[in-house]
Amino acid sequence: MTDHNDSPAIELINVSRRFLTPDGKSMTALRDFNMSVARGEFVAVVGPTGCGKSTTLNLVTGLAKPSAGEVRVMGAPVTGIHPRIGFAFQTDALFPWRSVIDNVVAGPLFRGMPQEQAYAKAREWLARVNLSGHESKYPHQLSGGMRKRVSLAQTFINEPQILLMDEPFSALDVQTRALMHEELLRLWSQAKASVVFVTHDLEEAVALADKVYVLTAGPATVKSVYAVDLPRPRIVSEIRYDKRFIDISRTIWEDLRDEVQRGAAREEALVA
Ligand SMILES: Nc1ncnc2c1ncn2[C@@H]1O[C@H](COP(=O)(O)OP(=O)(O)OP(=O)(O)O)[C@@H](O)[C@H]1O
Repeated sequence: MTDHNDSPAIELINVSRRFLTPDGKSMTALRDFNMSVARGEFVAVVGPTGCGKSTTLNLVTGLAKPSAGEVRVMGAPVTGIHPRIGFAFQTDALFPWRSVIDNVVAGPLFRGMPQEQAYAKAREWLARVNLSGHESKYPHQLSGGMRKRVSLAQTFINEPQILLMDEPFSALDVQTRALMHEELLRLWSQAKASVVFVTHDLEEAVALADKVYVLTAGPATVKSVYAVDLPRPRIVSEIRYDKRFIDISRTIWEDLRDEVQRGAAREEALVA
């Protein structure tokens, strides 16, 4: 696929996305939506429930087509899933019948890497996420946090240029989540991938990202974009006590709160 090196990793330009509801009406999920993610940038997207965050990611993968506007990945219009995109969702995508290492090695083998090289690489990635010694276990024998780490190794081994993450850690307990945040930032800083991280959790967004996009209650448009100028490397578990972190979070929350209230009212109206 073409890669125009000087272009942003992801661009959504005046994108609208409409769906047909079961009773045949048209519902606008995204309207005049603009977003640009630079190479190596970590962008978080927050917004009220149901506003259109996942739809944004689906447009980047090509699973959803824009009803209007344009979506570009690495400078080229999206025609299908770009080979250098990796994913992380709330539920991990581990094969339950495969051992840990066979899960991690699946991507490289699929793309034709010789077995010996692929297994060596998988062992390396498992070491990076602190799972050496667990290679031959099966997913059901692991804790939720360990499964997530396998999942990260499974994603990063493919050396994605773009990482799309949809509430990847929301099912984890608070401590495991904190560890996963550190792990993610460490892997990201080495991989230099561009990340779009969708979350409901504003503190998570501010702690991780370079930029936070606040979306309006559906139909989603970009309400505001905040640059998070906290220095890196960040210690996510400690950053929440930093005054600058608190100030940035408070400013964004004031903006987001109105949309959350509007979103809740909109949901109530939809079910009434
Ligand atoms: N394939 C589809 N067909 C019809 N409507 C859809 C489809 N996909 C999403 N929608 C609607 O588009 C709107 C946005 O959905 P989306 O999943 O993008 O929101 P979200 O912000 O990710 O939600 P949440 O915060 O609850 O995860 C919702 O009203 C949803 O019902």
